[in-house]
Amino acid sequence: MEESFQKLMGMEFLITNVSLVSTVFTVLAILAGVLGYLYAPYWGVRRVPGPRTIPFLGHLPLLAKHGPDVFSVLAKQYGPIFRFHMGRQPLIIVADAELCREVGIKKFKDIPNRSIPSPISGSPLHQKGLFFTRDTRWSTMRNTILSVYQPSYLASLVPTMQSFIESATQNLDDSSQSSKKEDITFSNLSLRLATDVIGQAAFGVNFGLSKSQSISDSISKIDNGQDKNDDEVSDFINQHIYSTTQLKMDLSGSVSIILGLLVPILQEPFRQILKRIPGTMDRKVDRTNQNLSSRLDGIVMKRMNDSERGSKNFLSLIMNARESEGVAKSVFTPDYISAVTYEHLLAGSATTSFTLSSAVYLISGHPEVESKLLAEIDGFGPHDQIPTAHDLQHKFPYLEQVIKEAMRFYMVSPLVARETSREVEVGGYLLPKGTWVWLALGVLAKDPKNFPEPEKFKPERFDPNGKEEKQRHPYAFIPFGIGPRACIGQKFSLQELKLSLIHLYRKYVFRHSPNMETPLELEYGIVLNFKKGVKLTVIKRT
Ligand code: HEM
Repeated sequence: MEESFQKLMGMEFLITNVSLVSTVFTVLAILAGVLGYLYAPYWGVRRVPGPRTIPFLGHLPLLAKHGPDVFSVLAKQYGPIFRFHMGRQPLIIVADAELCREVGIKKFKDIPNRSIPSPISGSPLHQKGLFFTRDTRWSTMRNTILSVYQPSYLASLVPTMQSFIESATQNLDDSSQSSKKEDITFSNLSLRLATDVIGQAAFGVNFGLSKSQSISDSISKIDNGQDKNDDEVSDFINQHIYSTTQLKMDLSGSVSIILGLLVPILQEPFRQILKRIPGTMDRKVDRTNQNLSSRLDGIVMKRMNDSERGSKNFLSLIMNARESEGVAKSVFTPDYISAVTYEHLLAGSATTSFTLSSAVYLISGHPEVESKLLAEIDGFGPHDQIPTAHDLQHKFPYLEQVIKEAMRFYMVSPLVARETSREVEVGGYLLPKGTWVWLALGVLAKDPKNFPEPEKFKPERFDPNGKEEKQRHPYAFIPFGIGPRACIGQKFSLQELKLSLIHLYRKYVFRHSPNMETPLELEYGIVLNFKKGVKLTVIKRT
């Protein structure tokens, strides 16, 4: 009896031990899984130098501490190529002109695509544009788009651009003549202007934001002269702006976006749940995206069925190209057409508007630059003579230097995201397939090796006959990116910027408003933005 009791006890002890051991093993396996999940992306790039990482957060606390300057700070410490962990995801940051040439041009075939940051991965509207499409689909799309960007098309846009510029700046007369000398928030004016210009050029739609009336007063015509009601257009724009500003790269986005940064595997399931819960940011973003997509699809379908769509805007041109090229037809399905057209609105408005505002802001603080610029603009000819596309390219060399220097000073798109398609060596480090390689254009633009006294605003540093320009590395200043994947809108936006500045400075000069903070505060979204806007006092030239 006692013997069998002992046996029983022994078995129970054994069973308890076995289950204890298996529990311990299960816990250890889970821990190993979590650690493996957290450290797997790090492992492949561990040899690239970088600061110590915190599990889950990576180097996000450094981003919180230094803001947009974080990459300059780290480049000083770790050199031209270093690791930065966006949550779990390591980025290989390239902060050297020659290495940018290596990634963007010499090794393009191994690094042809962009990595898709977590805020974008939930939005098909953003993914189907040129920016995030990959490999052969991207090259077919890009070739078709480039074929519509002929110099003659750009030149034909001058009168359209000019008329929007004129109506956007009409109200400035009132502000400059008022005895109280009212200040204006110039950055709002420039966003309305840039959105209208690109709206017309991309969709053939007049959003009517630049008109002297307020947005809700503005009357707009969509397509074939059909009037649409005002709310619809301003609603569309508000949604567009909302959708843009929600694409944050830091920790202020929606819950699923934050999870995407920390534990990417959880992002999609959480997004699916959260978008069904009223009041969450995920629900709002989802609704906005759905709304935008269906409106765009509506415009696209209407234009597709329109036999007389003409060829004055990007959307119609793409459709014409699609019909004449067999390959493009299978690639440019209606959802992709909506996405690239919307992408134009997104890529063309915030960037150009930011650049225009920062140029005017910088000129306002530098009277010597202003008088040299005024002399060039006045010297061109009578003030009612609208420059042609050719004039803009060749007859305003100082204006070009001013724009370049403004873009260098406040680089609107300071990071360019790329991803390796196979194992490749960059800067002496072997990077596995799938590594995120980001080019730090903003760091290059402030590197004293290429730009002595980088904190000074000196347009003359871009004088083609000057010593500084001649000595500079050819890829030290690349605000529109580099190589086959560089910006397609470069000429478009330069044309718009030059026309706008010429028109403005023919009539006015500007001074910083006393209500403006110093130094200018910036916000780090998908592109750089002003935290509180650019406020200026307008003075009419006599
Ligand atoms: C001041 C204005 C602008 C700046 C600073 C700017 C900057 C950039 C940068 C840095 C890139 C990434 C390039 C790379 O990966 O190497 C890019 C790509 C792109 N930009 Fe712009 N951009 C501007 C205006 C525009 C405009 C007006 C449009 C449309 C008309 C546009 C459409 C695009 C598109 C579609 C791409 C993706 C190209 C591809 O992946 O093939 N951008 N832009």
